[in-house]
Amino acid sequence: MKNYSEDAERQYHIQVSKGEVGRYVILPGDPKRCVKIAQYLENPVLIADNREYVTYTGMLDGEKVSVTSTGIGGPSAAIAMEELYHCGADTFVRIGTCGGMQPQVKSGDIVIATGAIRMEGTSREFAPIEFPAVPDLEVTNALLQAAKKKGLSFHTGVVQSKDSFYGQHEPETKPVGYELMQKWEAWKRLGCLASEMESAALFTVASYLHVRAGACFLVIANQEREKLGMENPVVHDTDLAIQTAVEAIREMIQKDREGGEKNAF
Ligand SMILES: O=P(O)(O)O[C@H]1O[C@H](CO)[C@@H](O)[C@H]1O
Ligand SMILES: O=c1cc[nH]c(=O)[nH]1
Repeated sequence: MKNYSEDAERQYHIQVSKGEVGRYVILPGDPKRCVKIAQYLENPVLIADNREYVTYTGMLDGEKVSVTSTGIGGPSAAIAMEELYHCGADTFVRIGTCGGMQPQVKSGDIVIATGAIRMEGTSREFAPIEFPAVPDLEVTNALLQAAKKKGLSFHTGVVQSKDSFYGQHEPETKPVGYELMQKWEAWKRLGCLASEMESAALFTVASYLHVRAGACFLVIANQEREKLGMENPVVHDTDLAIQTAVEAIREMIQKDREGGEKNAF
């Protein structure tokens, strides 16, 4: 493919060159979260800061590990993953924020995705809708082990990825609110844990690229608890979710060194 970057060595959007990132990359949505994550790496170096894409690379247990923000939504997340892949990355952990959907999913809890509902547009440009958006088992197991090791209050299950944040929070104000509300009820009845915006695209692009991806989230709040008159504070501190992602990368570094099979289902 033609490279549209002014500097032919650098990927057009993320402005990173091959070799400047490790095989392991942590993917927050918010660019400002990158520096917080980079603090968990040894000798983190700012590699690039372009559009919504901020990239740091440092070391973790003797391995090169990077952090790149994806911005909000599937399109920018898919671009980040494709360009990072071209720079040598093959293992991705999204650390995001989400809104809880089940009453037991409380503010401050951690959610680990075992699948993502493809209620967004990006994944459809990579795979027919019948194809599931599922994370890699090794990455997901590593996230699970990390959350257990840290003694966190966490949940594993399906999350919903959508394109309209306010379609989630104020569906009744939208011309297609009838559809948004009906589907939301269906997702709830199917046990969907939480709503966010990038995982379905990331899991589908990872399948296309044959790379490993997983995701964990901080639950910011839960509109369903609010509706039920239950306690529902707003929590913004992503540190425990970040620590879960970093610990999961540590687990994978160790497993990969021991010769664990890539994508061993
Ligand atoms: O906190 P991040 O990682 O951005 O994730 C969530 O927050 C944003 C919406 O506020 C969306 O990107 C959603 O997926
Ligand atoms: O409710 C929420 C919180 C974070 N991100 C979302 O997409 N929805």
